[in-house]
Amino acid sequence: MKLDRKEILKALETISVAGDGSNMVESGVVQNVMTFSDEVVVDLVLSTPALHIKKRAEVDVMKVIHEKVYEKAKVKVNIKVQAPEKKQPEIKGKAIPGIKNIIAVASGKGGVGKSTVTSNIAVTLAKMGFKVGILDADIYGPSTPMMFDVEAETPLSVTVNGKSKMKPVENYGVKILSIGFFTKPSQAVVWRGPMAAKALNQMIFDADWGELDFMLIDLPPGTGDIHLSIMQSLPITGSVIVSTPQNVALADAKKGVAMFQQESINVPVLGIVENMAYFTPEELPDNKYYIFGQEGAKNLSEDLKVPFLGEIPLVQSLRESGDIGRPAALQTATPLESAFEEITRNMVQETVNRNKDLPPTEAIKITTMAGCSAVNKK
Ligand SMILES: Nc1ncnc2c1ncn2[C@@H]1O[C@H](COP(=O)(O)OP(=O)(O)OP(=O)(O)O)[C@@H](O)[C@H]1O
Repeated sequence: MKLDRKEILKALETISVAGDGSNMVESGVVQNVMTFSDEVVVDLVLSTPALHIKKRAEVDVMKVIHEKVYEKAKVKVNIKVQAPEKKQPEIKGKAIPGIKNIIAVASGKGGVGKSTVTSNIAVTLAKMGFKVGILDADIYGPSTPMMFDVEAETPLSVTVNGKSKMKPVENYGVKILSIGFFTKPSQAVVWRGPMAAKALNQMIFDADWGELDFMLIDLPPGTGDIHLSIMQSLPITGSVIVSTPQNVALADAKKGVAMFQQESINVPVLGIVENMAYFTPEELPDNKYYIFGQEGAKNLSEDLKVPFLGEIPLVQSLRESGDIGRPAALQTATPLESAFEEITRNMVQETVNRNKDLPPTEAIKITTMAGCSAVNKK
């Protein structure tokens, strides 16, 4: 029996190396395939010397050829390890099939409402008809599971093209993976940058996200080396900075903007959101008390020449909805729903502008807002 090289390549197209987004052939891992009657020699080049990855690649290649081409084929797999060339630090990560835009939500300072804003933008995008996922990368305090009332859930394992993948948990039309699903609430986990980036890489590349228009990444607060690791491994379309109006928060928000704009990172800042812009008692919605100062984040966006996406007041019901796990923007005809709609609409518009003006990151771009009725409302 003479084996067909093309059939073998087709079979190899259905598997990938662990942690790699694209298949072995597309990613260039398969260097050569030779056939001699019922024998086949497959040459692979891996970028990692990790033994378990080498072993798994070898086993997967044999299995897929036996299953899909010829069960009695004599398969020999040669593996060469070639470290990737050290180039200038490059931020663009691997393309993620099916994910169009990845938006990192950051805040310089902790506790300013980054997760609250992320959750509410996510449900607003879903209401507008976009396919949305949240990757909760807040290694210090992952709060997305609580905000979506899915704390007790664990992502299931599903088999996609013969590979087992993590299935994101879903609620309110938003797919969610969180570092919180893998740690106990009482457990203090100390993550180092590369470790966190690796865990996040798995949550992206080894997960079955399906098609997404937007993946929002809830970053940890601050501007440390964890952020750098995350941004160096993912093709981030743009970033959104959340800040409250007082000076201590603004100083940190400024550092956040600087981090994204620095030459070695160069991720476009889509805009700034001002959270807790003023306090409004529910019973007196026209009374505004600027307890943290007035328009601090708005002024900062003007100073830094980055778009201002909008403001969210400090309201008790927003905190309560976070605690019970039902984002406030799900309510209809409320001032909060309108405020989040405005911010989300602006964020989508800035994403469209960014995708028109700048070369795409490795992710595919959105260039219209078609189908987004809320965007067209105004
Ligand atoms: N506009 C708001 N009005 C009332 N409460 C708010 C508002 N924004 C956030 N909160 C509340 O403030 C607390 C902190 O918010 P959140 O967890 O979203 O902040 P964070 O910036 O993500 O925090 P971390 O530093 O842990 O990442 C939560 O209890 C949340 O419900």
